[in-house]
Amino acid sequence: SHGWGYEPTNGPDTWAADFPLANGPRQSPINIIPKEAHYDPSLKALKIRYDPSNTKGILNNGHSFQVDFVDDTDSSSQQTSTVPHPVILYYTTLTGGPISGVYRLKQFHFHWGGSDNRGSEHTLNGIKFPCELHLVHWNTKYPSFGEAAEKPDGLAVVGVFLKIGAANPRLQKVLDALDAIKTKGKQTTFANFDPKTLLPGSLDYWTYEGSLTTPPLLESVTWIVLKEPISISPAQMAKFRSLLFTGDGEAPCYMVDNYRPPQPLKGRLVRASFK
Ligand SMILES: CN[C@H]1CN(c2cccc(OC)c2)S(=O)(=O)c2sc(S(N)(=O)=O)cc21
Ligand SMILES: [Zn+2]
Repeated sequence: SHGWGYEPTNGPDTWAADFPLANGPRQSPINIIPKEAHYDPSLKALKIRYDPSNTKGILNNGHSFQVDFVDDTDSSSQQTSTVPHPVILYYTTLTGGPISGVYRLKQFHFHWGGSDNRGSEHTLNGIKFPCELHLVHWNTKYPSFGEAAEKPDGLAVVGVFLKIGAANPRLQKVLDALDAIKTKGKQTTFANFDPKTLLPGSLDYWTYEGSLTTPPLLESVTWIVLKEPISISPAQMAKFRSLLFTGDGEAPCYMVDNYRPPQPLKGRLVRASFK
């Protein structure tokens, strides 16, 4: 049986059949209309503390590629001694912004188009960017990612738009790893990468309550979409588009247009952290 994907036979318009949440009240992405966003002076600045030492690897999951981080409470990252010891942060965390508590980075990934006029999931005044970066975090008040993913305040995803411009040197290490993960299911090691280097100069953001933009489409995401895009060059975009949705031995299908279009706002408020 064919799973969900982005082709006409299994793309976003077909997902509701297996994932009824697709027509839920807080689906993502959305079209952001800055003039209709409400400036909220009570919104805090985002605090992003990434410890690059806990990058785990990079994987082609057949929908996108993702860089995974150590985010579990496995023995290697916890001391077992009975002697009291300072809490040493092995994790990379998101605090402040619209969220309360500490959210832990699980992975980051991208969505992109087959050409520069499309590819992002969120849009601005109806404008699509060629690419969008998502940094996926989960609320550490829950015992695990899986638990958090089922709660309305379980996940927080930071979205960053990418626009065509000069080559972005911060992307190069990620791009250089793509040759090793061309097909679905391939993964390779990827160490000491600080995703903070992928963020733009300004951390001004819009925020709203939404969902995962892929199945299982869980309505557990506080979205934090940064106003300032980062750059990517046409050659770097071409590298993304050289990946395959398909696995070894299958008829090759280029990994492009892996984005869900904007969903109905259904009365939700979009708040801005800036005037
Ligand atoms: C395939 N894509 C998703 C993978 N994940 C997932 C995997 C297993 C279970 C699960 O929920 C129980 C979620 S995920 O949480 O890492 C995310 S985040 C995200 S996006 N585009 O909204 O940022 C899509 C996905
Ligand atoms: Zn995503």
